[in-house]
Amino acid sequence: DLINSQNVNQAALVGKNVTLSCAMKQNGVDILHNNHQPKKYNVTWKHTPVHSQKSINILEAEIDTQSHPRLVHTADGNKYFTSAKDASLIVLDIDLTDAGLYTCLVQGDSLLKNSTADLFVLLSPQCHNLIPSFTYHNGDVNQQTLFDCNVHYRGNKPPIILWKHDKQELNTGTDYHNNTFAMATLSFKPDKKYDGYRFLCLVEYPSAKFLTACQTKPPLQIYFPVHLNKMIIKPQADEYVYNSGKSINLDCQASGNPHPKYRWTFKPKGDNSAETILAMKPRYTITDADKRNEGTYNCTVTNNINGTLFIDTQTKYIKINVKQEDNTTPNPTTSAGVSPYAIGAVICAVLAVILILVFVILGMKFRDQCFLMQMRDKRTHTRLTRDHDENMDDQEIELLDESLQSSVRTDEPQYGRLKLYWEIPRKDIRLVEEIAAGSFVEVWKGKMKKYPNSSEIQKVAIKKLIENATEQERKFFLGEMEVQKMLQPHPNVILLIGCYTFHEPWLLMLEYAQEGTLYEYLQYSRPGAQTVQISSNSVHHKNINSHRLLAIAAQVVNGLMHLQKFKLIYYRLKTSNILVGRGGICKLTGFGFPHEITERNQYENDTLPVECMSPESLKEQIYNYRTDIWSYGVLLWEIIHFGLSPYLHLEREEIEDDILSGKRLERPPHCSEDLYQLMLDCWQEDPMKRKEYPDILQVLSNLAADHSLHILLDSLPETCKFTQAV
Ligand SMILES: Nc1ncnc2c1ncn2[C@@H]1O[C@H](COP(=O)(O)OP(=O)(O)OP(=O)(O)O)[C@@H](O)[C@H]1O
Ligand SMILES: [Mg+2]
Repeated sequence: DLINSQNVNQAALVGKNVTLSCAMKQNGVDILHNNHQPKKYNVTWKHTPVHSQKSINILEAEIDTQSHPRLVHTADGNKYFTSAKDASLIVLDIDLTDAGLYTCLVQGDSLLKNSTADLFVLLSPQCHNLIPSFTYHNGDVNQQTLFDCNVHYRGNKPPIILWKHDKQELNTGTDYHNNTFAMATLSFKPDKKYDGYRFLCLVEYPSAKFLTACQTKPPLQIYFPVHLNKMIIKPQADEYVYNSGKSINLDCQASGNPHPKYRWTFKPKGDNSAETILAMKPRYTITDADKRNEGTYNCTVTNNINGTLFIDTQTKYIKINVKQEDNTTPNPTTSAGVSPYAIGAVICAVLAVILILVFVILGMKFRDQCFLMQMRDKRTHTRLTRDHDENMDDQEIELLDESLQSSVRTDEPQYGRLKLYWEIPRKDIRLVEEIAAGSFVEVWKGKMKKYPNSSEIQKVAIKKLIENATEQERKFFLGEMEVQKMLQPHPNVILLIGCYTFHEPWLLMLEYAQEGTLYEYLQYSRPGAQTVQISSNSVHHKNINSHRLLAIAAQVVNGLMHLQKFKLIYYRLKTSNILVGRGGICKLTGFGFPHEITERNQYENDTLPVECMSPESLKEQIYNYRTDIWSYGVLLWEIIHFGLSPYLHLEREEIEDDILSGKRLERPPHCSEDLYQLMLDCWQEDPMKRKEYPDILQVLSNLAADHSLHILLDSLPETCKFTQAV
């Protein structure tokens, strides 16, 4: 029988092996393989190269379908093989000249078979992000981006080249040269939102339904001039007036590509000519402020686009109020040049001598035993009735922080029931170093005794209520403390160790999170980062991989589930408000009952992080665990971007508009559809439809099985990668 010839087409990259089937099917049955009768055939394979009329015999073999499948090779011993099983042709290590038609001829007792296969061979397509062209207009950059995608090929038909972004096809034409080279150019005005996106180039060979994709490298770079978004000064103070002795954090937040460079400068009060450079990074901290720190602080940010420098700048005047004692203590010498300490010492010595004399005389005069007994009893009595703690604490406060003596508060807080347990004597607490400033707290690294009267010391974080806190802020502070007291410990929630509220300043002792905030932790460990400078210590951080990112996301859900059990919600769920302890364990901090969080957000309305807020929080100031789920979706986005916040280039109003109009953040190029779906499930408009925490946890653990397919770190937007030491 002569079996109808069939075309079986293939396409392959140079260097690969291909198998060309002899397609011996009759009425859908593979006649060579499925026939149980022992049969012997002769097979001949011929090759007709592209643009050639001549065919060459490349393989001849006798095959026995009942023998064990084995490879038979003839002719060029290293290149062509046929399978004893089905007479298919295996071509090893193909190159461009292997393209063309392959014909298979099978001859048996009653069989004559002839089929052809068309082989298309190509070199891996290459994509290039060509140097963009720039024009400048009104201080803005007009950038035209150009990509090319080209392919060297051989085949009886030319390939088609397509550019795609996500599922969208982008219009381009393809140029062909000598039937061996094709190129498609894509030119467009890029939009900021495309930054870091993958533009795919697909080479399609029509008859073979063959597809290859190449991702542009480097990713699309969209340059835009630097913009100083905001300057944040913390702690907040009316008119930027601060008391001396304070630590003040100045933060400058800018956007731009290339990455902005920062410069903080300072002009002291009344001397505009003397400008000093303070720092070349986004944050500058004034520690222990004094009158010399009063003046104009300026943050200048710059970036350079193709040789053109863009600048943005902002200034703030900071006033320092010097306290009375600051004026008197520094150089205590009298006009005559004699130190008042010396005078004081002389007076004390004289008084002491007089006292001794008085005692000696009294002793001689009142030798009566009974009188002395009475005296002793009286003294003991007074000592016992005095509040021991207060006495000790006063001394301790004096020892640790002299400025606090004046503001001793006498009305005790209303936390009687547990107070005896949680309260820690002030003498057992030491404030060591101020590490951060919250809205109305100073955060200190500290030490405290582990148990009363023990010599064991533990490291703690101490939140200290600021000196001039408002009534409302006191309430928030105590509220946070009260909530912490009732909460059962959980590994993903920061642990309350104790508090001190006998006198102001009130203190809250918490488990110390040594890796800082999750934002800092992710930033230090982002791809490319190795060593970072924290204060004067060099700290090495391991780079985080995709599995770790998912584990972090899961730890946060664990903590949130624990809070939910106690009907608590989070205060501003963001990477900058989550702490990381030893071993990279996430610890939640800052939560409360919904009505408390609502009140606090209303009070601190100016600093609302709109980028992570749900539509109902924005519209109606509703905060509950379902609004936390929304924020959690944004937190996921932040985690896979190593702490970067979304919408960096948008103003607050624009972000709100986006969220309220139902727009959602787009799928990041390095995020799988499944992981993105989880984010979308958190961003359901209808709060009741949002995914619940246990379900989120389930999805995360499923994704963790093939984590590297869900967070493609190789495709991480450039802006997330490490560029310079922090
Ligand atoms: N337990 C801790 N261990 C280490 N650092 C901490 C701890 N608690 C707080 N911090 C540091 O202090 C900063 C401010 O603390 P926290 O966020 O709790 O205060 P806040 O009152 O909520 O302030 P804000 O409103 O600015 O977020 C944190 O960003 C972190 O850097
Ligand atoms: Mg905070």
